Amino acid sequence: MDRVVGGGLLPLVLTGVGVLLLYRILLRLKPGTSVQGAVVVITGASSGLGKECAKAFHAAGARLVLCGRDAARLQQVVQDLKGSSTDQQKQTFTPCAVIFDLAKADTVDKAAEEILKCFGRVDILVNNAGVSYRGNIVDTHMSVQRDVMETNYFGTIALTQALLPSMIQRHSGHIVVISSVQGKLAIPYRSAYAASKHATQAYFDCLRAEIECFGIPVTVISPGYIRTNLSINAVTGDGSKYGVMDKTTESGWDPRDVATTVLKAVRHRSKDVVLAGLLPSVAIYLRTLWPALFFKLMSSRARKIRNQQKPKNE
Ligand SMILES: NC(=O)C1=CN([C@@H]2O[C@H](COP(=O)(O)OP(=O)(O)OC[C@H]3O[C@@H](n4cnc5c(N)ncnc54)[C@H](OP(=O)(O)O)[C@@H]3O)[C@@H](O)[C@H]2O)C=CC1
Ligand SMILES: CCCCCCCCCCCCCCCC(=O)OCC(=O)COP(=O)(O)O
Repeated sequence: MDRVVGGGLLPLVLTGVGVLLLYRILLRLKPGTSVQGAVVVITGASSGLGKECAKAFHAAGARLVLCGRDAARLQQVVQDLKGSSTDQQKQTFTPCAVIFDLAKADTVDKAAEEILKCFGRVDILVNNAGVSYRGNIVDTHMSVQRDVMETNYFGTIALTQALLPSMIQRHSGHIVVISSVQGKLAIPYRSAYAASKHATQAYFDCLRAEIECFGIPVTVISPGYIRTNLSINAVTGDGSKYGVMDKTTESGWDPRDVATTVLKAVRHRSKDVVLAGLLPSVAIYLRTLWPALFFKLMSSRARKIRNQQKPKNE
């Protein structure tokens, strides 16, 4: 009897998995909704992934509102987009730039008003801006823990909450956030960054459930390493700039490919996208299914990094 049940179950499970895979492939092949004419706000658009997202959404015909702290670099992106040649069939729009610091809580509401004035509404908010961190917890000033949280978490949610009422009123909109693989697993010497990305994941998961009834989807994107200036711009435990292009960053994903994935995720209204290689993907499952092993691996990773940093005579 057991053999009959077991023998019948395997083909059933395999067929189920096959059908599910086929369904996912078919979904990916669908073009999804168009962003032509949509008003898309991108934070951190002056560099790296944000800049590439700006190029991808501009080429797709979106009306862009680009945000960042550095007016000159942001204006340069606007000029580059204006001068870029795109598909002649597609109508493109001159982007608008709004300059503000996400870490300064009192400026975000005013910035949101300015953003809304650009094109009269916001259809898609891409929360991309962020800063990383390198340091060991015992030597890290509390002010650094707070600063990273201010930019990556509080600034991001403040802008989201400032723009949300106008979306709810129209029963239309889309909220996107660029989190990280480190929003799903915490690795040593990244406390401030990993904590800010875990908080981000939690907040936007709550938001997704709360605003689905208004027809507003929430997309959380969790990439692995991307070739940008993130490590160079990272802060250390005493608040100074790390200033190094890490090998992991240098050999990361091409930001243009990640931007294409972001655009696809928006078109398909995806809920949660992990863009990572095999090891981080396995590690995410391991953290839930076999935490003891995951913690052991992380301790050994911490030990290895500590030994590499020790002066030779110690
Ligand atoms: N690179 C990577 O390996 C990975 C990156 N990510 C995430 O991708 C996102 C983009 O980072 P990436 O392009 O890699 O890094 P970059 O350092 O190249 O870009 C960061 C952007 O964020 C903006 N920014 C930083 N702090 C603030 C602030 N206080 N207020 C407003 N804007 C700010 C910067 O603009 P400006 O300085 O002009 O103000 C800049 O445009 C981040 O959220 C990051 O966590 C996720 C996974 C991997
Ligand atoms: C039995 C098989 C075990 C296999 C599991 C091995 C565990 C491997 C650990 C993998 C850790 C991956 C960390 C990836 C981190 C990452 O991609 O972060 C993306 C970023 O946000 C980069 O920011 P950073 O400032 O850290 O450069």
